[in-house]
Amino acid sequence: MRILITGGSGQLGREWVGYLNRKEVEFISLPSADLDITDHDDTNRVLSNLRPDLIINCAAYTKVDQAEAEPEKAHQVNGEAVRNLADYCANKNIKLVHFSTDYVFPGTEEDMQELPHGYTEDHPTNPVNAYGESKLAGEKAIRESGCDFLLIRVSWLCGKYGSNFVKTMLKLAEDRDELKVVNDQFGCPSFTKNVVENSWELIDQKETGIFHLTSTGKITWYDFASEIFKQAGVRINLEPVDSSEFPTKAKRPAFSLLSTEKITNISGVSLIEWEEGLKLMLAELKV
Ligand SMILES: NC(=O)C1=CN([C@@H]2O[C@H](COP(=O)(O)OP(=O)(O)OC[C@H]3O[C@@H](n4cnc5c(N)ncnc54)[C@H](OP(=O)(O)O)[C@@H]3O)[C@@H](O)[C@H]2O)C=CC1
Ligand SMILES: Cc1cn([C@H]2C[C@H](O)[C@@H](COP(=O)(O)OP(=O)(O)O[C@H]3O[C@@H](C)C(=O)[C@@H](O)[C@H]3O)O2)c(=O)[nH]c1=O
Repeated sequence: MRILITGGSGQLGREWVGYLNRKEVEFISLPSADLDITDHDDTNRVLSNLRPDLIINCAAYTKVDQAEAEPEKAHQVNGEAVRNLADYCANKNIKLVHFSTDYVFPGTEEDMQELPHGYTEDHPTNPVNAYGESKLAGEKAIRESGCDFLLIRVSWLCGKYGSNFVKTMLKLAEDRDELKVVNDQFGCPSFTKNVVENSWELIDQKETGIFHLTSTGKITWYDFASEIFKQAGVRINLEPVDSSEFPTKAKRPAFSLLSTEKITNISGVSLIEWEEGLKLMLAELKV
């Protein structure tokens, strides 16, 4: 199988590179510097030369706050470029593996009450910020293209590479004695190592369609921060606050828990509890 990884220099892309190297699976990974997926002509030229039979798209615009100021840029990467990749896959009859986000959901108070186990794959979407809108545009493009696809929604993604909430908390704690973290946004982290292992299982079993892939549990960002500092042995005055006390450019959904019931029924898939995922991640970081 000729596998192409786009966005190979990102948090998830690098995890894929490490995983496939360890598995001794042949692949080509293109970092953003070598392939800009918003340049459709160049992308199509590269694809025609490489002739992959599986594309794993890890390229994305992920700056949630900045997307409010440059929604077109987010849309170009997360929407239009994904349409180009999906059209190519449809034409060549090859599979596209793509990652999306919990932020495609609105996270209303009503949903929080009615969905104790989180949003299912087929629940109506309605993002509350520009990043979520752009990711939803990518999802729609994939479905409209008619290609064979695996669309894997992850949430609060963290791993040893790149930047993420765990690393941000540990970094901030180096310079501060106290931190305020929101305690009214509920969800659950996905850990890159587990995401890649389970995504590979889905690929291997020729699964198609949308899957939610997170660790297990339901927490707030404050709960997450508390556990990060507990496990890392960092002493800090951590204050739980409402979102109104931590204003951000982009609104975040108050509830973005993803139901993992569907993926749990796939044999070979193994989800971890969020505390365990964090423990493994900190061990990898040698914290
Ligand atoms: N991070 C998170 O918390 C979450 C992420 N996701 C989704 O998971 C996937 C992986 O995210 P993650 O690895 O964390 O994101 P990162 O931001 O770490 O990586 C994204 C990569 O895409 C690259 N990229 C950006 N624009 C382009 C472009 N035009 N052409 C080619 N490459 C480009 C970036 O390169 P450069 O750095 O040079 O810009 C970067 O290497 C994404 O689809 C994201 O939406 C879903 C939920 C949570
Ligand atoms: C740094 C910091 C953040 N926060 C809040 C802001 C926000 O509501 C929440 C998380 O902050 P971040 O900015 O790190 O995370 P955010 O950029 O919202 O993370 C999102 O990224 C995109 C790419 C996704 O797809 C989502 O699944 C999600 O992971 O914590 C605090 O309350 N205190 C703090 O000191």
